[in-house]
Amino acid sequence: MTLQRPPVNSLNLDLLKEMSKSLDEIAKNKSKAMILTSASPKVFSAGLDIMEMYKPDLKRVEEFWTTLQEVWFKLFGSNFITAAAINGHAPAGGCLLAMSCEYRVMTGGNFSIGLNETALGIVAPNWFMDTMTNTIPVREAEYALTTARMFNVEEALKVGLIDEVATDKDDAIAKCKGFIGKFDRIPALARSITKLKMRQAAIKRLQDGRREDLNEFLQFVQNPKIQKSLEMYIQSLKKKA
Ligand SMILES: CCCC/C=C\CC(=O)SCCNC(=O)CCNC(=O)[C@H](O)C(C)(C)COP(=O)(O)OP(=O)(O)OC[C@H]1O[C@@H](n2cnc3c(N)ncnc32)[C@H](O)[C@@H]1OP(=O)(O)O
Repeated sequence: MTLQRPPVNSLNLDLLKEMSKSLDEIAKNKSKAMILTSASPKVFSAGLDIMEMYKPDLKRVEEFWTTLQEVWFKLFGSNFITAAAINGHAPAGGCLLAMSCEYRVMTGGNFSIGLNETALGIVAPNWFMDTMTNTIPVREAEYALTTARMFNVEEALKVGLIDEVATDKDDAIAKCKGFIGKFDRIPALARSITKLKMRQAAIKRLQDGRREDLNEFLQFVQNPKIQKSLEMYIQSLKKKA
């Protein structure tokens, strides 16, 4: 699955809906595995589209968040094997997508990956945190989340946020295929049940608290202080250009 929403694959409602549909198709056609990557040469995904959260239409922003939750359920809780070929920056929601896969290969270069929410004055939802603690040790996750740490490729490898470094996108995809090939001699049902049991607690936590999580997000986007910070953040991104 190749993300292709220039310039930075920010996750807006339309892209999330497309991802949700594609994940359904992959599950339905009984594919063995999926590799998630990006068509951009330098950005895997810039995370959530900030414009979806800035001065939002309430009905749309509710659908936006619900669709993000659905994409996470379908990716994090998939039966099929998932790997991410991270060929560029992966901040925030981009990191969430990568961590929701079972294996991550990142191309070397001046790229960064991590959950930077606290730097924007945002508390990452529990399921973002759960996804991170499913990937790196709890102590490292707490430190990274509280400090909004963006890891460079070497740091990400050292902490286990990524599993391998690749020379380029083709190499990243080849390495993801190498991971998928490890399951050739493992019975598929035993593999998928094991994966889902390992992920069950995090999945159940969001299933049980899905409405509450949505309400928290809706309150968050309607808070004038948050709107002001989003406005300043958008300006800072634009000034950079
Ligand atoms: C309770 C709520 C919890 C959920 C909260 C947060 C989860 C999130 O995912 S919030 C999004 C966080 N993402 C970021 O902070 C990343 C911001 N972007 C960047 O750091 C850089 O764009 C990036 C390193 C990804 C790529 O750098 P460049 O290749 O140099 O691109 P530009 O910075 O020049 O960006 C091009 C263009 O895209 C716009 N942009 C970038 N990111 C976003 C985004 N997340 N949403 C919307 N738009 C984005 C940027 O403003 C530029 O726009 P123009 O100036 O109009 O071209």
